[in-house]
Amino acid sequence: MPPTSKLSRIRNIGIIAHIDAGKTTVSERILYYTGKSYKIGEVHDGEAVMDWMPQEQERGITITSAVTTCNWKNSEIHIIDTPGHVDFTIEVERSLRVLDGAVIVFDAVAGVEPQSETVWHQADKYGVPKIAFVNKMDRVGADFFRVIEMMKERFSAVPLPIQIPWGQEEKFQGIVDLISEKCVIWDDSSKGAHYEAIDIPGDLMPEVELQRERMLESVAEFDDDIAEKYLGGEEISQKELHAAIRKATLAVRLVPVLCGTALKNKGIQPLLDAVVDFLPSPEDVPPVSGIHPVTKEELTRISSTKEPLAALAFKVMQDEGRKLTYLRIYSGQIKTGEELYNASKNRKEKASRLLKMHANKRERLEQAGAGDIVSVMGLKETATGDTICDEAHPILLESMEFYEPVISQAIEAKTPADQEKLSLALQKLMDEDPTLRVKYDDETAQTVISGMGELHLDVIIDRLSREFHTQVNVGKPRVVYRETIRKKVESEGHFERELGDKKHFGHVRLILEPLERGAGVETDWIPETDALPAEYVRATEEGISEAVQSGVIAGYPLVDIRVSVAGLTIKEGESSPIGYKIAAASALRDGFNKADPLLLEPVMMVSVITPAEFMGEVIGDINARRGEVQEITPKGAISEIRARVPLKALFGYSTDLRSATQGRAVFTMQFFAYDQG
Ligand SMILES: Nc1nc2c(ncn2[C@@H]2O[C@H](COP(=O)(O)OP(=O)(O)OP(=O)(O)O)[C@@H](O)[C@H]2O)c(=O)[nH]1
Repeated sequence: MPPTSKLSRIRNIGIIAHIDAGKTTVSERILYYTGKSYKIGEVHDGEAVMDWMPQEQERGITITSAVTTCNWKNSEIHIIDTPGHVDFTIEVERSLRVLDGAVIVFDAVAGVEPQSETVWHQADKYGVPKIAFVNKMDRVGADFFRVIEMMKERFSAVPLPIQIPWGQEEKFQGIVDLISEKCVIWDDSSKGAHYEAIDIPGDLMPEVELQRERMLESVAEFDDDIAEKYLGGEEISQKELHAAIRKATLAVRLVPVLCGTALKNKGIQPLLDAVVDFLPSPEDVPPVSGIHPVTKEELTRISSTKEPLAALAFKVMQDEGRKLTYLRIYSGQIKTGEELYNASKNRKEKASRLLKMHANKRERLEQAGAGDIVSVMGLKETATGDTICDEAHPILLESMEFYEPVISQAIEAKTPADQEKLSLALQKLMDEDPTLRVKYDDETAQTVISGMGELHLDVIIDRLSREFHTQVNVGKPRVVYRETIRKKVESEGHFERELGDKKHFGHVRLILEPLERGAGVETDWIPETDALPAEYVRATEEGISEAVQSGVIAGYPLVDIRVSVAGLTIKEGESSPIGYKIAAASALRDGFNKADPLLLEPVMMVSVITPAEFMGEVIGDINARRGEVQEITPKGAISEIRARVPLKALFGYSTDLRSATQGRAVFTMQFFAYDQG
């Protein structure tokens, strides 16, 4: 099914997986076979092309998404390499938001691991069609069909093996393509660049026939034409099968499953074929939606260069001191040197240079259009999540969801020279990373950074030193708390002061009520605000909002609370906005103190995979950390334990778990909720 129009030949895909499943190795091989990199970089040698940040090479993990473009069979594939570590979940979400399709990589031995489950569900949340690649078929313990069974248990979409392995573990020699009914084998001497399709050996036939029948049955369930032919015993052509599988994949009903070993150079080219055959082009995805920035009218844009421009800035990064903004263009076109409009900031920006990024080199473009992912230089004000569009036809695309930080750490410049560089460096890091927060603590004269986890902050501190040559002393990581109340109260705030010959009066009455966990903050007005002077209403809201942010008990933001304004007292000639702002903040603080306040701490959902013999130790240890076991799932010789554990009790957990289980258990964690400790 050769694609025709330019747009239909574009694939914007992400490669997502559990840590260590082999995403980077798979991406490397893709770049090699599509001719973009001339040497295969091995992750274990610290040479991979995609993992270009020094920390990534040292740690052997992928931290930042790098977008890279390659060509395969007349199609242009833009790949975003996404991180597997849970501290960088935001990066995965950020990429999913702008992708049209995903390849999910599984380890043939470990199967469906907690993080692959999370990313699968994240992809479902954004309705992203997927194909699965069962990697590491060469490893001892590899079992393709067990991974398929695990997928069936965990996910609602039906996994559809369109290949089966020819041999497993050290006997893995290639794949059987169930659609073309051919075996594919690779030539080791060319590092797998050469491969050929051969006839299926006779001894494999019974298994191949059985698996092909199963594949046809699954496809028939989603496609009436195929069902009719299948039931009538008619021949189904490859073309018809491709079309039916494509349709069911795009509808997120079926997930084609392929297999191979990236490290041993087998299985990558058919994976690229499947990306082109089964994953959507920008034309196949629904129009992007947004609102008019002023009238708030709902708007959509179809993927076409003829429509007005709409693009989302999904990533901002510093590159040799210059700011690069990655844009997903949904509609319209951008030309080099053109003036663009940032609808989120209501600012004009100039695209001084347009670039198509490869993992470690770049190609200059004169223009880019709908469906493209490009990087732009010259957008000074644009931050992650902003919409870039045509000023005459403005649109605000739905912004991305960001997570609240859970860990903070005090940092202090080592020398006065470092102090000078620190705030600028932190500002640049914040432009890139919306999950990083920075606050200056007046009392201790320290800067406090907060983020998604210990590793996140470690990487930030490391980058300060390496990229910004700013050395800092660091304090201990601390969890970030929230404050809330347990009782409904009424309170009032009164302010009266004379400044020069002007009086500043304000009087605000509030009602504070506790809300359920996770509800956030709600503000209500009991009197009609139309009947009150708008500037006093605004000032009252500002006062409430500032007090909510700066906290009452220990300076942490307030959550799960409803603040209702019961009334403002107005004194002609004396009332002033400052008066209401200060009165509102003091009413809130006063009420909060009377409302039985308490601190909430971040609680994480921890998932531990452990061999059965260490179950007792692992559970005992979770209990000792004030954790609550939610679920235990046996998976053969191993078990998965899911538990809610306060983050504070998890410092040093990875070292403790390793020593308690001789390094055989692994864990991942994710923010679950703010709750009572
Ligand atoms: N035996 C075997 N090992 C593999 C295969 N593919 C990758 N590996 C190894 O598995 C390890 C992890 O591979 P990566 O490609 O770094 O995995 P990743 O998923 O990108 O990991 P992060 O970037 O840290 O999330 C490396 O040591 C690879 O050499 C494979 O097909 N077979």
